[in-house]
Amino acid sequence: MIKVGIVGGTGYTGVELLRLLAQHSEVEVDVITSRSEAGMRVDELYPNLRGHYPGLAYSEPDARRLGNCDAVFFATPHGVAHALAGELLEQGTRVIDLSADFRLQDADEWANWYGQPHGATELLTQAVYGLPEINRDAIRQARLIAVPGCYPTAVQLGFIPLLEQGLLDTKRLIADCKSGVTGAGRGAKVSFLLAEASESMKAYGASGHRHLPEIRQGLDRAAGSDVGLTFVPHLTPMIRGIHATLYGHLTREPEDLQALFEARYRDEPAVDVMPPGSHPETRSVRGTDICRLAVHRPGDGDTVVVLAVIDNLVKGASGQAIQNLNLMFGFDEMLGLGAAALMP
Ligand SMILES: NC(=O)C1=CN([C@@H]2O[C@H](COP(=O)(O)OP(=O)(O)OC[C@H]3O[C@@H](n4cnc5c(N)ncnc54)[C@H](OP(=O)(O)O)[C@@H]3O)[C@@H](O)[C@H]2O)C=CC1
Ligand SMILES: CC(=O)N[C@@H](CCC(=O)OP(=O)(O)O)C(=O)O
Repeated sequence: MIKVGIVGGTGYTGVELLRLLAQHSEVEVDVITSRSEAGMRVDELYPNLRGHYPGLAYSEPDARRLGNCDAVFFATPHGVAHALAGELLEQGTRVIDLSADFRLQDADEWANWYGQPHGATELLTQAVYGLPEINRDAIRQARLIAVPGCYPTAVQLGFIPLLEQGLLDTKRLIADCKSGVTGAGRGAKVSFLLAEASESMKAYGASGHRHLPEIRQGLDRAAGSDVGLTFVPHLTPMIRGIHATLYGHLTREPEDLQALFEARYRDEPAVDVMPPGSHPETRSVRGTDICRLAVHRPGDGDTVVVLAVIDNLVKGASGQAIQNLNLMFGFDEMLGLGAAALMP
């Protein structure tokens, strides 16, 4: 059994960590923090957890208590892990950060997109980007994990098989993505009220979204050169889910795209390549750590379309964070992550 702490335990990803870890046989949640709910029992705030964490209550973040844990998850806004991660790492605690604090290798680029100076540049060299499908060996050795963002997870998993094989015109990639409203967190904002967000759909961040540099960083690596990417996110009236429609142009005729995707992900426990002609639905991954993919060749031109769906709170955040924890501590990679999606 290992002891873990969660900083930011009242937010959507923090509570999703609790829901998933309730099924994990090797983890005990020792510390869970909230500044606004300190003293409150977790099952008073979240009745779905009744019976799973008897007596566990929120406390103020305290580096000493957190430093007694084997690992600490940060499910906090950007900048919080910058301030605390170094101290925890010095105490021998491993850090799994769900925010974007350590995702970009270039601190100046981070500062440009996140509107504040990078608060822990000295830790960047040891931060490992926690996408198991490309970084599994490094994750096993890591002490500090940057869990990928939700859109970046779906877009990278969809494009990687094609880019690794050099099959695409790397300057003309398009990612048209839709997210459910939990992607915006639990904080109250007018644009996410039921009357504002339901029965409607809109694009946002079309001229530049902070996930663009993160996605580009991952795709550059897969392609071995700088890619040109248009990324447009949309807000859709669903609670959970990311749907990514990815467009690329083939530079040569591949032998069999379906076989290529199946071979790339054959041994990947969190990726499901669907049969030819499929259209994966977000509800088919709700509550699961699975990315479902389908590859299409519409028309007779050079266009290839990849469809990717994930649950933003699971494979897009808390589930992927636990996948990383499992790898770091030598557990089965999908321990605690085996449930099938709730459908319908
Ligand atoms: N929602 C999603 O789909 C995804 C989210 N992420 C990322 O994960 C992180 C958490 O997201 P989400 O759960 O949606 O966020 P929420 O806004 O729902 O929750 C944020 C949590 O952080 C705590 N918190 C806020 N400020 C501080 C602070 N200064 N120090 C300590 N704790 C703080 C809050 O509790 P309190 O204020 O009481 O301390 C709360 O528990 C973010 O960085 C987000 O970008 C990543 C992928 C997907
Ligand atoms: C619908 C919505 O607002 N989604 C969020 C992205 C999700 C998220 O939390 O971003 P990180 O993965 O970088 O932490 C947004 O566009 O800012």
